[in-house]
Amino acid sequence: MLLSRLAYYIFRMTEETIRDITILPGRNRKGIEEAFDEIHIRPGDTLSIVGPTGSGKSAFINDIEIFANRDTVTGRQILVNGKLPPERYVRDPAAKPVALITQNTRCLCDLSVSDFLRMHLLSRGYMKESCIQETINLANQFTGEPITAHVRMTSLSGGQTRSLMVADAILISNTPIILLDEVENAGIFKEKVIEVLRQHHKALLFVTHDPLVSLLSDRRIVMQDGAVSKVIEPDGAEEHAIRQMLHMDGIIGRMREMIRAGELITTPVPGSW
Ligand SMILES: Nc1ncnc2c1ncn2[C@@H]1O[C@H](COP(=O)(O)OP(=O)(O)OP(=O)(O)O)[C@@H](O)[C@H]1O
Repeated sequence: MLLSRLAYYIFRMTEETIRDITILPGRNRKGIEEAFDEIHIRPGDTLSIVGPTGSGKSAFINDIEIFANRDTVTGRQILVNGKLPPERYVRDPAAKPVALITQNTRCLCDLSVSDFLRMHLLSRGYMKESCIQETINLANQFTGEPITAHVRMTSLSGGQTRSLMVADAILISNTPIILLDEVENAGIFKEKVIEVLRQHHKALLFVTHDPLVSLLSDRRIVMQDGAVSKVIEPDGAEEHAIRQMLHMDGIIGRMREMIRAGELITTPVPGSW
């Protein structure tokens, strides 16, 4: 155990810190080159990937997840700290600095939540028992249905599973880049997720159809016909829209809870301001 822990720390210490991910342009579905020079993603950045269905949003984050090297349908290339990433980022799951969480994240592992997290900690080569409960506590900040350590992974709901995966990506995998593919309708508190990921200085990319998630991001990458058509950086210009959206989201959230609780809604429901 000591040896594996030591090996893990030596491995982590010799690893280069990720300061910058660069996306170099590829081609759209018609083979026309994308109209941007480079997109840079740095720790603490929040980006949303928006656009109509089929416009290439998932393909965009998949390129990042697999460190595309002009070898995917889009022809994009991903650099880490300005150079081609080391082979182990692509081949070794324990070395991969990117965690991708999708709507369809399902766990088929017949273990309790604590045994699953313990197994993951061990496979990462280090074991700090307190990290298991910390991960569960963090996941419980993202979901309305609390997760307990002894429940089986297979009996978690979709929202609980995704909350646990996000918490695991932050505390156990500890990846600097987290990609979330349309998780907003999946029973997790999206504002809380954004807040915690910012606190942990993670780079966060959301594929999203949710206006609030898009407005809360620092940048919006707009996709069209398989290509990036625009990169928008509102830089405070959308404050009014954010307040309006938070207000509406508050109303929708309250109504959802009342409906779930079996209540009859006969008077106007207040927003958050
Ligand atoms: N630049 C491209 N060149 C060729 N094919 C592409 C390109 N970008 C995306 N595609 C293909 O187009 C299809 C739709 O793309 P994708 O699933 O990424 O869209 P999406 O915006 O995520 O859609 P949805 O909102 O419905 O999930 C996929 O089969 C994908 O491989």
